[in-house]
Amino acid sequence: MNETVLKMDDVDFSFGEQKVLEGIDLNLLPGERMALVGPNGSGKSTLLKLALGAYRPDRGRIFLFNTPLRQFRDWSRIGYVSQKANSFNQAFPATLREVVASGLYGKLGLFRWMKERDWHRVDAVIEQAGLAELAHRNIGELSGGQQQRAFVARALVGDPDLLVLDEPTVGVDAPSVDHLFRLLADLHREKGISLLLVTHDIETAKPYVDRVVRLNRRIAFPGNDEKRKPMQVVEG
Ligand SMILES: Nc1ncnc2c1ncn2[C@@H]1O[C@H](COP(=O)(O)OP(=O)(O)OP(=O)(O)O)[C@@H](O)[C@H]1O
Repeated sequence: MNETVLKMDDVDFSFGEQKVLEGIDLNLLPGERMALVGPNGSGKSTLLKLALGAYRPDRGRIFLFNTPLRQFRDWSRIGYVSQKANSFNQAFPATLREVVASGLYGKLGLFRWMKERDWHRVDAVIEQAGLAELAHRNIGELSGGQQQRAFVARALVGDPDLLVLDEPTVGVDAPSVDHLFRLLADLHREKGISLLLVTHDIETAKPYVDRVVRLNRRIAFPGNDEKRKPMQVVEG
């Protein structure tokens, strides 16, 4: 089997009686950038959470990096920024640098000391996210857009192969959105990172993804054909 970053095979999922996803087949390939769009309540966030093992499907199979989800342990290969990443207690007493460093705990273990090279990595990602001047500021003092980028930096600090972002542009000012997408483009070019992105803002995201998949409980438009072009974008 060729490597797939994420594979969903005929997946169904319900919350109680409510069927939220039905017959989902999805393949995300190494280095591919996929945007998932669809109306409110169409199951986009649920699909991400299923992919990350937060819920168990009622039916079907899910693989991460060709490993069945239930056996998958290599979570440091995945960075995730949730929809509500920046709706935390704004008085939370941590600097931006500490928040970004916390993205390494999964790799290092919570009680292992950060080494100098770990802090170098933290600072490099902060720099790449355009936040160097704010590194020592409390996270709660930053703007919504800056916080969003801080959480993306935290997701990136462990050098993941897949970055999963749920609505990264909601409540974020235009320059920060712009900066975020340029950062994602750089990462893709430099490291071939794969991207799975849920967004309402398809116009902004479109130039930065290879495929747009429309979801409405089922996949309404898979966004690929037999001859997938590198920058194929499907409108509809
Ligand atoms: N924890 C939950 N318990 C019960 N129902 C839920 C839960 N989370 C989501 N739902 C329901 O599942 C459906 C899909 O929700 P989901 O959040 O995946 O949609 P979405 O496409 O991400 O929506 P939005 O664009 O509004 O964020 C909705 O009807 C929602 O109310």
